[in-house]
Amino acid sequence: MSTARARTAHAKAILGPELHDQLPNTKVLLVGAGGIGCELLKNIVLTGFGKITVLDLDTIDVSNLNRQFLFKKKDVKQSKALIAAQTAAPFNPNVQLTPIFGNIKEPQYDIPWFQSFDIVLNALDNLDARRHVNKMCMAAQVPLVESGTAGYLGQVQPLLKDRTECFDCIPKPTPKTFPVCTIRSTPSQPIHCIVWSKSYLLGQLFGEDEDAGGELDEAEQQGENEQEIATLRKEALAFQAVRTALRSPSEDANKNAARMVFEKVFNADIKNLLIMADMWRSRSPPVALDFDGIMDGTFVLRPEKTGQINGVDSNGASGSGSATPTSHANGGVNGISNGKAPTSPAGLKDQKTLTLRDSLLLFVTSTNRLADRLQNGESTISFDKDDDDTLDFVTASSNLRSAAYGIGGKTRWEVKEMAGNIIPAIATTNAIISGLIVLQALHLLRKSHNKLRNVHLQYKPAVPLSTINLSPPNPTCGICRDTYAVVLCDPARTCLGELVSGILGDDTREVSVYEDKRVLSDPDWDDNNERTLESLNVTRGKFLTIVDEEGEWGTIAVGLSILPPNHPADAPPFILQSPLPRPPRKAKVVAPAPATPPRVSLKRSLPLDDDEVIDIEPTPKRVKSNPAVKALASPSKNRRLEEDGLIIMDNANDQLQDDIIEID
Ligand SMILES: Nc1ncnc2c1ncn2[C@@H]1O[C@H](COP(=O)(O)OP(=O)(O)OP(=O)(O)O)[C@@H](O)[C@H]1O
Ligand SMILES: [Zn+2]
Repeated sequence: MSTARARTAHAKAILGPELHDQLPNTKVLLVGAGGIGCELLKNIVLTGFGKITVLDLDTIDVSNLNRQFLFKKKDVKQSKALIAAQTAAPFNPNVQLTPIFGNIKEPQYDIPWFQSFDIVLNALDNLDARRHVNKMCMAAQVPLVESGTAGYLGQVQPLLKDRTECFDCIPKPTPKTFPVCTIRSTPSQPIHCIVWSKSYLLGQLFGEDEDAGGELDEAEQQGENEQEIATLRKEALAFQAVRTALRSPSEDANKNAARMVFEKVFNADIKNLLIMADMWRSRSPPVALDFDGIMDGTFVLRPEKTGQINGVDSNGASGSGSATPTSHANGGVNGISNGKAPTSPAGLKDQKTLTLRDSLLLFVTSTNRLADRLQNGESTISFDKDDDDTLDFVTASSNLRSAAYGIGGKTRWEVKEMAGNIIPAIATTNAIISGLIVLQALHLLRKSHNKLRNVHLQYKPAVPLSTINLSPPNPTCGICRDTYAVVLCDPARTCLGELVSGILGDDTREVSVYEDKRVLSDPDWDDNNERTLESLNVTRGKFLTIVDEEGEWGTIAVGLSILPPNHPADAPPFILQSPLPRPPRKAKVVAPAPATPPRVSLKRSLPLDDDEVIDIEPTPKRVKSNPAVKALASPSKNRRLEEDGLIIMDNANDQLQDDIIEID
């Protein structure tokens, strides 16, 4: 028997003739062609899925090649989706592969587009895209298999509207957070300095220009602490000067901008902090760094003597804040050495311990490289662990800050791991998870709903796999409990008011209308009703959310799509679905039962699941708390920090358990 026929024969025996014959016409969307995506694409092509669309926004990086086996070195910088499709197509001569080099969040991937698939498989690496696909699949009523891996751990979760929990039914654990005051003025661990550098300094210098003045005016009007606002204003002005210097071509070959940044953040700012003597009563004061002294080897961070507190000599910083320079240039503090650095046995550049001077040199060169990029037209630069310039900058500036605060330094390799939050990707984990994704996808396609399971790959050699029976949707979920509808419309000709009235029909309830978090109208405010959707920036791919004012009825979420090409020009500018969406009356929410840990049944269920794993009861349902609208204490800086997984807290007493800062 030929290989191809043998493969078909096995697949037919395993799948059964019915499902086997269904697969060639099954339309699959695979989102992500990275570590899991490559394995999964190979699996679904070989299983016999016949119509596969694979979408990925990224290009191939050298660092992907160790596990994303559909790519070769010659493919670096090319679209992942395109190359993955090219490589996998010959695995099954009958497969129809459609690669898309794009972001799944783009507006053309709207509800009708999602509805054109029989099943969606996620192979993503970030929460934001996962939540987006989850919402689109709930809106389009298309089954989704969600997955993820982290080192040796992995998870597969089948999601089906109205039948199972959706990805958003249970709030995801908040990423590890740090009090902002720790990040800003009292770091005590290398990770604090890395987060400061990655999330604060890099953004301040190379990120979007924020109208700090406007925000501060607003804060002042709201009666916030005047003195603090004055300090922030001064800081904003100083940063503005540095930002301008970074964006202006310099006559000076030595590029003054890098030095300006250094003098501000590693000297002047530290001296300002040292003035606040109270702050340093119970903790070691930082040391202001001296650019020329470090360069010529005369600067000593802290003179070596006994009686040091946490590696910082209590005399190390005088009242004026400057360190005492001496001629001894190699007194190391906690892994940061002033003099010659020991290299790792392997002598790899990335694993080299940086001296203070190394860090300063790296700081100057990386700042200059980033400044050149701004001057060559890049408008903003944000952190990417695979972007050498930003990684060098974060390595150098976090090590300089660590040195100033008497904290141990980190190598470039370690910074990459910590800032990029990398838990090493393990090809075997991806392969196992991809196999499990196919099993769950087959259950969904067969509609064997009683066989669906959340599957966990865990670090327990005796029981590497466990399954959890699926829970029903959380009745308070803000995503899968909405009643979805699609409107095909021309946003340039459709007014908000007429569309909402059209959707409500003879339903005369009082409602508020939102787009994302923006209120567009409410019962006492109808100013936007005559405005077109386009003028309100409500266009294809977005959702209008219609919320019952009394909170008695469910929410209607209306996804916008475009009119069919043959829609007559003189016909109404929108087409409503029929029948109109009618949300259910909301059930009263009963107080949640206290959450108990999942119970592991050590007895194998008989007969065994066909996945041969142990069943775990679902965790008792936690009711999602009302998403309270959080007042932003200090607007967009907080927003950016929060986007980076930081939450503004009031005190600095929280202890960190480890160095991992966030896990998707
Ligand atoms: N919004 C999105 N639209 C399309 N593809 C996305 C989106 N977000 C992430 N992806 C893709 O999902 C894939 C996830 O794969 P993986 O976790 O292996 O990440 P990676 O970037 O290839 O590797 P690593 O992060 O470990 O360096 C990536 O190829 C990424 O480009
Ligand atoms: Zn849900």
